[in-house]
Amino acid sequence: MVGVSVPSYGESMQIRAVDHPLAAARLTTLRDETTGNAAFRGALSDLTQMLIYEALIGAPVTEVPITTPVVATTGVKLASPPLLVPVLRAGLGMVEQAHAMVPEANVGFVGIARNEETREPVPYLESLPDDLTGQPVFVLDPMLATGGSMLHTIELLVSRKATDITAVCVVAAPEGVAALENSGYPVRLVTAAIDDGLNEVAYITPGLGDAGDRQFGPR
Ligand SMILES: O=P(O)(O)OC[C@H]1O[C@H](OP(=O)(O)OP(=O)(O)O)[C@H](O)[C@@H]1O
Ligand SMILES: O=c1cc[nH]c(=O)[nH]1
Ligand SMILES: [Mg+2]
Repeated sequence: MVGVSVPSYGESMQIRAVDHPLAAARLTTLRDETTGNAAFRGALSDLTQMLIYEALIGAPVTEVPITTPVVATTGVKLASPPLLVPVLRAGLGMVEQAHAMVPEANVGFVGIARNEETREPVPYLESLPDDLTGQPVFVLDPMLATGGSMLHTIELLVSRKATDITAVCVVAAPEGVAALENSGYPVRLVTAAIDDGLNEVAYITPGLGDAGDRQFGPR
């Protein structure tokens, strides 16, 4: 399975898919093992722009009075800009572009490294506002594999009273999608692809490899 393809998940969880030739082309660059670190970061940034655009379709806006060089009129701004939360390391490659799209957004940080033997998420950094009541949150992580890292992040957000969470991921595995759905947490998913599944070491297949290593080198 290559490109943008979303089967019929999401009966209980809202899933939005970026379905565009440019998204499919950037995703192809990310999947290609011959793509170097710099080109990988560039394609991830481009694709993040499309994912954020998709994630904000239908977002509430507030009217603002403005004056053009010609006449007074009315424009809009986001009523409630999302808190952007990149999950380090791999999510770092999404936050600059997401912030460029929503410059008025605040940014929180979560650091998690999956233990590649147990597959359990190992948290090492948490920098979030104490109270997220009424605050939409976009979690930025290119990979949703088992879903363990995303669920840990969502638990941090829910414990701070977040009730409007969007997981913004480049590639999702059906196992990770199911984990989010079964969690019952107030989360929706915006992604560019739902892939075939996980391999024997819980990497997404066909996937794109280790999204952190492909941007920054091995840890
Ligand atoms: O759904 P899961 O099974 O939890 O796997 C997904 C996680 O794995 C990757 O991070 P990784 O742990 O490799 O850390 P890194 O970003 O520092 O490379 C990825 O960016 C997710 O955070
Ligand atoms: O395929 C995968 C799974 C977990 N983390 C990654 O970076 N890639
Ligand atoms: Mg990694």
